[in-house]
Amino acid sequence: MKGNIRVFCRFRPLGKREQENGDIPVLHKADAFSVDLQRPAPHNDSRRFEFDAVFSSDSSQEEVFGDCQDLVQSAVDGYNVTIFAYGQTGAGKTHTMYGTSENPGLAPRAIESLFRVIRREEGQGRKSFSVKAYMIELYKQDIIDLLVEARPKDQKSLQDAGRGIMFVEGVSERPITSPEQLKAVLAEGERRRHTAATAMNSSSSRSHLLLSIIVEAAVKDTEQVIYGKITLCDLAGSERPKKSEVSGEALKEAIEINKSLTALGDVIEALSKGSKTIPYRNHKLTMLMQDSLGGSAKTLMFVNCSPASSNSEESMMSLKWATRAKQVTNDVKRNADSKEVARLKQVIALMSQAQNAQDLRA
Ligand SMILES: Nc1ncnc2c1ncn2[C@@H]1O[C@H](COP(=O)(O)OP(=O)(O)OP(=O)(O)O)[C@@H](O)[C@H]1O
Repeated sequence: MKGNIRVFCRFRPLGKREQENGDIPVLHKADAFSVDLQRPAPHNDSRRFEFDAVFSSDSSQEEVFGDCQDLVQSAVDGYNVTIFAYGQTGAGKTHTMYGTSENPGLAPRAIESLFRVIRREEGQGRKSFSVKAYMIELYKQDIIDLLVEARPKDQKSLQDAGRGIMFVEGVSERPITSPEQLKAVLAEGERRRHTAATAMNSSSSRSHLLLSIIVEAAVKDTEQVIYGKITLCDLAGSERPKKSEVSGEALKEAIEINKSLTALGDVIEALSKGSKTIPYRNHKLTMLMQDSLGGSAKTLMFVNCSPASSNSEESMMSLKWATRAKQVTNDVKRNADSKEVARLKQVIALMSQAQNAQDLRA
């Protein structure tokens, strides 16, 4: 089933510092699908951008999740689902994806919703489910497992599982039986994530964060096994180091972040132009996101923007970037195996784990 990836735009309210600096809002929601960017002098122009949904500064977390909820059902039905947030540093990506305990974002809401769907389907007696989760960050060039105590040498490598699906070798997958347990896992991973204060955001994410929730359903009548996965990806923010006033280690981080986002932009450009070769291998971020962009996953991208006049150039760039992303098509596929194939896959996975352990000991 071929279809374009969905792109939602969300812009936050003006921040305190922006208000103090005399910033005015330059983003205005025109209708449910359109946003106008009114650039101040010297441009003094207005440009309209259209998306699959537009959420303005007064949109609630609940409203935003309402438009994403169908994707939770898709994961239970055996699809790989990716929701990712892109945008300038401080634009509201982490707020959208994770939020706070008082005002939870997509991840905690998706977790609640997932278990409601699973309980309902289990109640019908035809399927039994198992859920696992892993959480990684891509910090500079390193893939770090956030569910184990960090050790400097603990970088994970990527393996190709075929069909453009990459997996993180040896990542710790936690079995999950309740929403509370999954939220605790999320909190554990968030605690270990790299963040730092910059002039643009008091708690800026310095890494790309990926939470993957794997849902396996055994269908009793047909003995089929259905695999779905929800990946929630909070990208580190694009920034102009001059403006965010970073130096030293933070400058190095910013350069690496910009490099990875450029690689992501190159993949999106190649896909939107229908190029024969897509430069997925230029960066680990694009390798990790291969199935989500031009692959078989159902993908939703948020473009988060600051509404402030002083950020209008960054907002223009993000909105143009997101407009291009709308042209990316995926060939969405459902993952289902017969019981025997599922069993063989498990045997192969166990054998390769044993081999890895042996290689490590050797
Ligand atoms: N929709 C919103 N409503 C109210 N406050 C918001 C909203 N979006 C973001 N904020 C606030 O704006 C600030 C920056 O948001 P956030 O940390 O989510 O940005 P970010 O895009 O993840 O930044 P970075 O890329 O630097 O990590 C935070 O204080 C957050 O609480």
